[in-house]
Amino acid sequence: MRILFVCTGNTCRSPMAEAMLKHKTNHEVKSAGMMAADGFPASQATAEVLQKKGIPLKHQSKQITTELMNWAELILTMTRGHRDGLKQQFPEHAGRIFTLKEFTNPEFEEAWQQLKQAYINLEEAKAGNHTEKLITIQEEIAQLEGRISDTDIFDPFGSNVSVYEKTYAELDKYLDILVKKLENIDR
Ligand SMILES: N[C@@H](Cc1ccc(OP(=O)(O)O)cc1)C(=O)O
Repeated sequence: MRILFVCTGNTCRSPMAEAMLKHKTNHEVKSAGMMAADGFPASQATAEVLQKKGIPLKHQSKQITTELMNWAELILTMTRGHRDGLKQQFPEHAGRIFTLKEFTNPEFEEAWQQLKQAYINLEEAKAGNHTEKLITIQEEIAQLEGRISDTDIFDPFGSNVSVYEKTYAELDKYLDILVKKLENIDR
């Protein structure tokens, strides 16, 4: 499958995800940034973390283009912000754009839908002066917000290598799930 990873600057997270997935599988993988400058190498810390793990990295940053979007069969973003921005910019590709975490873990999206509904319920309870109901809904909202607080891959930009290592570990977890999911789709 042709997979495109998208982050902000295309120097930290998406190049890391690209190198890691290429190392794990034979899928065709590329990466790009929503606000990237063209032609820069991956950040020093990204290179360092990948080198430690023995993962080859050959990278030049690039801005997202229509051509790349047309090339990709699956577009996986690092955050919900990237996803929503891409969907706005390329509505014709909306059905193929997901955050990495939501694509590998549908529970996140489910919780978002439930949260949206809970806020509607909250407004209704407020309008109807249903105090008891209000408390129950507020508790539900707190619980759902806890579940979705973790939907983005953390941006390590400007941090030290140990933070990049955490990003690596997070990516590694979700890329392993992605690999399994793609095996099932390919079959
Ligand atoms: N903020 C950076 C842009 C940037 C942001 C995030 C970033 O990380 P990533 O490549 O993971 O999006 C890289 C670069 C700038 O000052 O130009």
